[in-house]
Amino acid sequence: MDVVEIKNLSIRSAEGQLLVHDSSFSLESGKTHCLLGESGSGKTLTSKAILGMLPADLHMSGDILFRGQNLNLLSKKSWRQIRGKHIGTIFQHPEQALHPSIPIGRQFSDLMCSHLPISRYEAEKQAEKMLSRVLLKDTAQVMKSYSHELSGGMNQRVMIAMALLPKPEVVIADEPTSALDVTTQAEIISLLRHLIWDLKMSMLFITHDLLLSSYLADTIGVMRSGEIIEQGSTERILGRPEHEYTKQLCRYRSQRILSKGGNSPNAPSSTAL
Ligand SMILES: Nc1ncnc2c1ncn2[C@@H]1O[C@H](COP(=O)(O)OP(=O)(O)OP(=O)(O)O)[C@@H](O)[C@H]1O
Repeated sequence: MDVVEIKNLSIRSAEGQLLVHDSSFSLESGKTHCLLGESGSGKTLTSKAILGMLPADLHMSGDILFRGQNLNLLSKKSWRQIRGKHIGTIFQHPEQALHPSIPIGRQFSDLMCSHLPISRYEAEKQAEKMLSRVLLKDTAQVMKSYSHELSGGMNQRVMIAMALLPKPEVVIADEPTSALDVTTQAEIISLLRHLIWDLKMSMLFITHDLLLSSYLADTIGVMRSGEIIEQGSTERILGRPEHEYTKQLCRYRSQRILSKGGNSPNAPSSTAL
């Protein structure tokens, strides 16, 4: 069953330039869909459109359905409520989500209390449990810390915990590990994959990394110059690509794997487009 359906999404700049062109795809319950594309291909704008967070100067057309409800027809306030509770977001940089001068624990309880009828004490207890699930140690200390006191990898784990804690049905992750070193990246991606599977969530994962999408995705949409040029199951897209551009990407991936001495295609790596 589809949780989110994007129908004929187009986004234009104030000058009328078409930045995303007639995109349609869906997020199936419990599955991960990757939007894979080079820089500037329109991936982030697509995710911002789903979140109702497009810059005001851009014009959007098309439909964004969440469980059949057209989000375009909602007020900004109602869209924001769906975003916080039903659609979680993991950004590339923790500073996009974490407040620099509010302790982590307080940010968790603010978030939870704004969506659920629970006390701060209960919210903090649940937050600490979730921090253990993202494999952070000394969670009581993390709750008291400010984001600048934590490492990049720790902040990314905190952000994942914050996105998953309200148990959203959908998580949108936009290049969530591209600012991290390769080892931390691999740890966080495998943790994210496990949690999304365990909590039975759907995920839209945005990346320019072909190997990462082969590791995470059930389905892939390949974006180029604002258009989805090809989409289908991961096995089909990477095993039997039809579009010339996707074929080139796959050839490039094979060369990279060979030149690295035979990386497993199932292991996360930083092979970017
Ligand atoms: N507010 C804006 N006004 C005009 N053009 C914009 C605006 N925001 C983004 N763009 C342009 O839209 C295109 C798609 O941008 P988008 O950020 O979605 O790309 P992307 O695929 O996510 O790339 P990256 O991986 O580098 O983040 C780019 O050419 C970008 O310059």
